Amino acid sequence: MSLIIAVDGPAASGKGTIAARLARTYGLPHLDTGLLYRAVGVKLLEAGRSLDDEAAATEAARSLDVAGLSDDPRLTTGEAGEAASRVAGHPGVRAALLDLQQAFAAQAVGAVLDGRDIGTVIAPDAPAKLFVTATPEVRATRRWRQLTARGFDIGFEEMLADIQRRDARDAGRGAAPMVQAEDAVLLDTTDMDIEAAFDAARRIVETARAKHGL
Ligand SMILES: Nc1ncnc2c1ncn2[C@@H]1O[C@H](COP(=O)(O)OP(=O)(O)OP(=O)(O)O)[C@@H](O)[C@H]1O
Ligand SMILES: Nc1ccn([C@@H]2O[C@H](COP(=O)(O)O)[C@@H](O)[C@H]2O)c(=O)n1
Repeated sequence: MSLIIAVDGPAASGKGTIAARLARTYGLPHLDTGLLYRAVGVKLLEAGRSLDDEAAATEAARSLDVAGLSDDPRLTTGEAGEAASRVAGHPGVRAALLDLQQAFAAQAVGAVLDGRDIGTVIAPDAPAKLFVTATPEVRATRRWRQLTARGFDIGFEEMLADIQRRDARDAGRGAAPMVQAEDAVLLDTTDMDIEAAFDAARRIVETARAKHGL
C-alpha cells in the first residue's frame, strides 16, 4: 500500500495549503483537483457556452490539457471558482475527469490530492483522509484577504455569499457531493493559523501511517 493522502473540504478552508505542505513534507506529488473543474469552467466561459450545457462541459473536460494549470492566473478568480462549481455538478464532467485523478492517486510513490470527493470517490481506500473545514465567516475572510491582496475588487459580504452559495451547491448536488468520508478525520481550522493547522494535519497523517505501517 502507498501513502495516499486525501484532503477534502469546502472552499477556502485551507485544504490546498495543507495538501501542498504535506506533499513537500513526505516528498509526494500533489494534485489540486479543483483546478481541473476551474479549467473546464473557464474553457466554457471563454467559448461563450452555457455552464448548464452538460454536453459542451463534458467535451471540454475530455479534451482538457492539464499542463500548466497551476500557473494559470485565469483559474484563480472568483468567477472561475463559481464556474467550476457549476460544471462540477454535471455527472459527465466528473466521469471525464475520473481516470486522470485515479491514475494520479495510484502512483507507486503515493500522492496527495485535495478536492471535494477524494476520500469518497477518487481514492476511497486512501490510508490517510482529512476533511478540513472552518466557519463560512472565517473562510470568507481568508479568501477575501487572498483575492484583495491580488488586486481583485470584492466586498466581504459578497465573498461570504459566494462561499455559502458554493457550499450549498457542492454539498447538495447528486453527483459526488462534498461530504466527509466516514473514515476521514475532521480538522476544523477556524481557530488555527496555518502553522497550527499544518501541525494538526501532520499528526493525523502520522497516526494513519502508524496504523497502516507506512
Ligand atoms: N489556517 C489558516 N489560517 C489563516 N489563513 C489560512 C489558513 N489556511 C489557509 N489560509 C489562507 O487562506 C487562503 C485559502 O487557502 P487555500 O487556498 O489553502 O484554501 P482551499 O481550501 O484550498 O480553497 P479552494 O478550495 O477554494 O481552492 C489562502 O490565502 C491561505 O494562505
Ligand atoms: N474534487 C473536486 C474539486 C473541486 N470541485 C469543484 O470545483 C470547485 C472549485 O474547487 P476549488 O477547490 O478550486 O475551490 C468547487 O467548488 C467544486 O464545485 C469538485 O466538485 N470536486
